[in-house]
Amino acid sequence: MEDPDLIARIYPGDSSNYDSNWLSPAEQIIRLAHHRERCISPGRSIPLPEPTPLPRNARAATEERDAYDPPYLEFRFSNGPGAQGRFVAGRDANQCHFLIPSPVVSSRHFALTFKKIGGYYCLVIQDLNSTHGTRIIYDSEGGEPRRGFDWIIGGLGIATKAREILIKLSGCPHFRIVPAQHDVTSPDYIANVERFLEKPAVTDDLVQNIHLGGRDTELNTGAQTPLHEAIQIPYAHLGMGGFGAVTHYWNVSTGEETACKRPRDPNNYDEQDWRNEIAMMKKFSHPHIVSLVQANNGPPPEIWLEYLPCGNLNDEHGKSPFDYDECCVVLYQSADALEYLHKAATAHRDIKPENMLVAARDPLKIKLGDFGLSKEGTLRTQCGTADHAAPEVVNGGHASYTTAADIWSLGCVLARLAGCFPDFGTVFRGRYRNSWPGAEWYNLVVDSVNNAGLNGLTCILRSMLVLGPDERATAAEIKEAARRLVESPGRAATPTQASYAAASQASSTTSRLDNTFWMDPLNSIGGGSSLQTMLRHDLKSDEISTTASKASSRNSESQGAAIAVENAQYERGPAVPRLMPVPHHPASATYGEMAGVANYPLFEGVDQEFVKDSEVPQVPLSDSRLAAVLQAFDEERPT
Ligand SMILES: Nc1ncnc2c1ncn2[C@@H]1O[C@H](COP(=O)(O)OP(=O)(O)OP(=O)(O)O)[C@@H](O)[C@H]1O
Repeated sequence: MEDPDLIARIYPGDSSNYDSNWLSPAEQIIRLAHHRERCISPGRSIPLPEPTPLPRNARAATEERDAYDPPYLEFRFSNGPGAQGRFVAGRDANQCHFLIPSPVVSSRHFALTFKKIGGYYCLVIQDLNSTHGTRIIYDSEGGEPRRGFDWIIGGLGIATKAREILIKLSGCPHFRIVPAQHDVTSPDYIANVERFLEKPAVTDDLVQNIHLGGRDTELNTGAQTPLHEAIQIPYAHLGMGGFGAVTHYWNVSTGEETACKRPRDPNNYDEQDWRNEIAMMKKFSHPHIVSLVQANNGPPPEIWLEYLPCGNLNDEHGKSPFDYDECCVVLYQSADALEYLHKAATAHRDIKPENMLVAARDPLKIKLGDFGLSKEGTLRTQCGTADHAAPEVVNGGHASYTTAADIWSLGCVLARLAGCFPDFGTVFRGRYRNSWPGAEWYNLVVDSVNNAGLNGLTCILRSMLVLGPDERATAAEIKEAARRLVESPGRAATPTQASYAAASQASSTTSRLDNTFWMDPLNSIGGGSSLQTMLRHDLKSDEISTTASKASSRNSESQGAAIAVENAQYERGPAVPRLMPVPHHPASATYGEMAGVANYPLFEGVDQEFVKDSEVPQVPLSDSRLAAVLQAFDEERPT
């Protein structure tokens, strides 16, 4: 149980080599009479007075080692250090609470105190500019000795999770420190720390003898100068992409957490790619783009990034699927980032869930990461990830493409989260493993989103997953549309009759066959202008319910109307949080003939196997539930 008065205990770090019959050097230090007030000795009755070190080989005489609880020193708020606000360790009995009588230890070597970091009081060890420096080892990770350096050992990050924290002073036995666990937000803890740091102690005898002052500044000539750079402790492996391996690090002095990306194979990487990624990241500063902390070109290169604790979008969605409202937020924030990039004439070129990182789930905050393929200016290279790459990218080599490629990819991401994205692996069973997908894939994607239930989100997705890049909505338009969904209380609304009609008028032929238009007019929402037209009309949930109930009363006998009501309610409510995947039914027509897209250069010279109709997966034009909803709207649609 938490002891609110306890700050830390210091144990001999070498006691495992000793037993109850012999005193280790560290134990001898802990048992010094100087520590009488702080020493607890579970195994023995009282601390011994100034023991004489025993030769190590004396252990050979011991037959069996006893289970042994070593003695320890206890540092408590109630037994505080007095006016100086820190417990001091060193060689000088007059100046130190923790006496280490060794010639290689400075008179005042290190201190145990609290420091406010990230708004919380954390327990720290400070080297007091000792001659030979101090080392703190967290579960065997630590680095070289440092002088004038701080290590967080309690309250934050790894310090609260490390199984073992050792204090190592060169040429001297080492000690294990066990900080007490406290709730750093608790008022009692804060009050205790503030008293510790400020209030002069009246009970501590040592105070009279302690010389107040800063850290020692002299460095003996000839002493090896210890290093001063930051110490980053590797904490966890975060991910492995096609190019890099990413590790989570913790800065022992600042508590800052970072993610460091290095080549998967430090002996085999494309130097230019890494330079490009670093140069790109240096240019960006946006709330929805992962920030660069520091980078070096190597070899091998390293990219230090802000750490995003929830990992990538895919992992987070796997743990707990994003609901409708969260999908709208993801869309809004990523469109915001893309608008920023595209204004700078830069394309990301690898938008996919694995490259979108989650800073927090509640409230949801995401950031775009992995700029390894991003580029400013003319874009020609076929690159990205097969199932998220835009058709014009796959058709690379024929013409340059634009930043609109990112819009397609983002549409894929959102369609995937919303459950209306075909499963590339399942559909093609490895057929495109070593090549880019063909038109059948793009048709499938467009069909899936067109056949998904109508709501504000799928309307926006239909303006993104458009084959012709010039017809796609822009990032700014998507952001604005998504903002309305995020800010509107009825985010899950379907379009109103007015917006439905507007969308019909603004139809373009870029997406699909004309003869599907009246079956599913929103299918034909082509580009940004039609999205804008649609967005001029509010997407309000109360209008859906009105429409749905009208439909219900007009067609009260019909099963279709009942489905319409159910569907509209489904679309509306937070009560059913997820979008439904598109139901496939066998009697549906296919889009295999690709009419309406035939003029698009994608289909010149690309892997032609897709054109065999027999192989084209059967995709429904529109499921019956959607048709019923549309029928309800249909009565008032202008002809
Ligand atoms: N800043 C970060 N914070 C937390 N996790 C991260 C961070 N950066 C990367 N990751 C994790 O590491 C994984 C791989 O990172 P990244 O995509 O940058 O590597 P890559 O080798 O360029 O991948 P790709 O195969 O997409 O090119 C990410 O999917 C994510 O899970």
